[in-house]
Amino acid sequence: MNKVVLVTGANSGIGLALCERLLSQDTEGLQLCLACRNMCRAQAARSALLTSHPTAQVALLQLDTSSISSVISAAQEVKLRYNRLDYLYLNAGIMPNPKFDVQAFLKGIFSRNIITMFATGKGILTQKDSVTSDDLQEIFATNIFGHFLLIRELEPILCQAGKTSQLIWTSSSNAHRSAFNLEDIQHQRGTQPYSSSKYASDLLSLALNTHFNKQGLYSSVICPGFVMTNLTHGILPCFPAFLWTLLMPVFWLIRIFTNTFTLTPYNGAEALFWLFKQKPQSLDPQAKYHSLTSGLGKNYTQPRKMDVDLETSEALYDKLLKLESEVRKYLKEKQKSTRASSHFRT
Ligand SMILES: NC(=O)C1=CN([C@@H]2O[C@H](COP(=O)(O)OP(=O)(O)OC[C@H]3O[C@@H](n4cnc5c(N)ncnc54)[C@H](OP(=O)(O)O)[C@@H]3O)[C@@H](O)[C@H]2O)C=CC1
Ligand SMILES: CC(C)CCC[C@@H](C)[C@H]1CC[C@H]2C3=C(CC[C@]12C)[C@@]1(C)CCC(=O)C[C@@H]1CC3
Repeated sequence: MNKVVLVTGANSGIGLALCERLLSQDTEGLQLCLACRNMCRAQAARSALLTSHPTAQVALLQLDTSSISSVISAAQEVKLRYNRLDYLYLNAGIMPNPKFDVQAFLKGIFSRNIITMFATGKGILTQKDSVTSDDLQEIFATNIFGHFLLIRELEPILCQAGKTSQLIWTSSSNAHRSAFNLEDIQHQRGTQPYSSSKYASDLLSLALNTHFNKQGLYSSVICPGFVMTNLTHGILPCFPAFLWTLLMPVFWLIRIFTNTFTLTPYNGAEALFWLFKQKPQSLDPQAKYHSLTSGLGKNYTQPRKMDVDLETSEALYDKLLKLESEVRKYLKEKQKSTRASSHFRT
C-alpha cells in the first residue's frame, strides 16, 4: 500500500521543495497530493515535479485554507479519494502587508540582540491583517484555523486502528508568546498577527498530541529558518527579486554566525523531510524541529524546546473547538439562505 502524503501550500517555496525531496527519495511508494488555492499554479508545480519524476503519483486538490467552505469540500474530496492519510503537512501560510521597521533594524544591528534579530525577525516586523468573507481574521484563518478544521474533518482517516499518522506544521522562529493572547486568539487588536498565528500552531500541536496520540495521530512543529520565497520577498517590496539575489553573499556571511539562514527552499524543507523519516512515537511534543544550515552549507535538523505549556494549549484547543461549532452553525445558515434565494429565483 502506498503512503498518502498531503501538503498544503505545495505549489511554491518550502512546500514545493518538500514535495521534490520526498519524490527524490521514493518515487514509487508515495501518493502525493498537492493542496493549493490556485489550480493554475498547482498544475505548474505538478508538471515541474513530473518532469523530474515521470512515474510519480502526484494529484491536485483545490484548497483555500482561509475559506471554511473550501476546507470542508476539500476534506470531503480527500475522504472520497483515499482510505488512508499517512502524513498531513500543514504548510500553507501568509504574511500579508508586512512592515519592516528600518529604524529598529539599524538599532538591532548595533545591539547585543543582533543574532536573535536575524534568527527570528523579532522587533522589526509588523503586519496589517484583513477580514475574510467568513468574518475571520485572514492570517489566523489561513495559517491556523483552516488547518485545524481540515484536521477535524479528516479525523476518520487520520485516526485508524492499528495505524499511525503524522501532522507536521510549518511554524516559525517568529512565533512568540508575547504576540499571543488567549483573549484575542485571532489577533484582532495587535500588530503581530503572523507571530501570533505561528505561536498558536505551536500550542495547538501540543494539544493535538494530548488528545490524539492514543488514537495513533501525532503532531510536530518545524521551523524552516529564513528562506528566500514569495513570502519573504514581500517583506521589502521596494527590493526586486534580483536585489535579494545580489544580497546572497551578505546572507552567506551572516550564516556563519546564525545557522538559521537556510536561504533556499530545499534547505528550509530539511526538518519537514527529516520528520518524514522518523518514528512519530520517538518525537518530543514540546520540541520545535529546526532546519539549520551550517556556514559550510551542511543541512541538519535540531530540536529546541518550545515556550509552550499544557494549560495554555488546552485553553486554545477549547477556544478553537468553540469557534469551530460557531463557524459550522454559520455555514449551515448561509447554505439555507442561498438555497432559499435560489428557490425564489426559479
Ligand atoms: N520563508 C521563510 O523564511 C519562512 C516561512 N515560514 C512558513 O513556511 C510556510 C511556507 O511559506 P514559504 O514557502 O516561505 O512561502 P510561499 O509564499 O512560497 O508559500 C506559501 C504557500 O502557501 C500557499 N497559500 C497561501 N495562502 C493560502 C491559502 N489561503 N490556501 C491555500 N494555500 C495558501 C501559497 O499559495 P499561492 O502560491 O497561491 O500564494 C504558497 O503555495 C508558511 O507557513 C510560512 O509561514 C516560516 C518561517 C520562515
Ligand atoms: C541587508 C538587509 C536588507 C537584510 C534584511 C534582513 C531581514 C529582511 C531579514 C533578517 C531576518 C529575517 C527573518 C524573517 C524575515 C526577513 C528577515 C527579518 C522572518 C520573520 C520571515 C518569516 C518567518 O516566519 C521567520 C523569519 C525569521 C527571519
